[in-house]
Amino acid sequence: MTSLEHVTVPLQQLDPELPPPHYAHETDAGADLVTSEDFTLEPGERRLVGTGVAVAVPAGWVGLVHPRSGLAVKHGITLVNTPGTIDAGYRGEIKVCLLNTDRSTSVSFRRGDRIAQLLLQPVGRADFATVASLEDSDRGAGGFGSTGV
Ligand SMILES: O=c1ccn([C@H]2C[C@H](O)[C@@H](COP(=O)(O)OP(=O)(O)OP(=O)(O)O)O2)c(=O)[nH]1
Ligand SMILES: [Mg+2]
Repeated sequence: MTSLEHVTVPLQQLDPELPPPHYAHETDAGADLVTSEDFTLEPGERRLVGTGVAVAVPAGWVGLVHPRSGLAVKHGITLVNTPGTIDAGYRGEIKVCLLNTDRSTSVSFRRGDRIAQLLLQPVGRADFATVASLEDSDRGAGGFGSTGV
């Protein structure tokens, strides 16, 4: 079995009574993030929610905040900006912009409930090189369903 790439991520618990990000299973990609507050989202409502943690993502990596599929399927909860980007230089609290997409039912959360998940991924940095025209390719400018539905 291939082993997972590990990276040390310094973590500050801004709200020490809350559990730190936690991987539910050994090989999960995402570590669950919790809400630091109780709140209710009315149908169509969005809210920026604190998670009680701050991290120092190492240079060359990015933190990505993804929705949880269970909340999506059962309650219509997603993130407005999915996935959220946690830059390597960011030292503030990780916050999650939740959205209730359900048209008729409100959803309540209690402090400590899992609301999203944090993934760590390596990233490259583009050195943009301006050119007059781009090299031809098989796809060319085709996109947005050009290969059929
Ligand atoms: O879901 C998110 C998205 C972002 N952030 C924090 C970390 C990130 O490094 C910073 C800026 O995010 P982004 O670049 O996506 O937002 P922006 O609107 O471009 O703000 P800025 O002008 O500060 O870059 O906000 C979060 O805590 N949660
Ligand atoms: Mg930005």
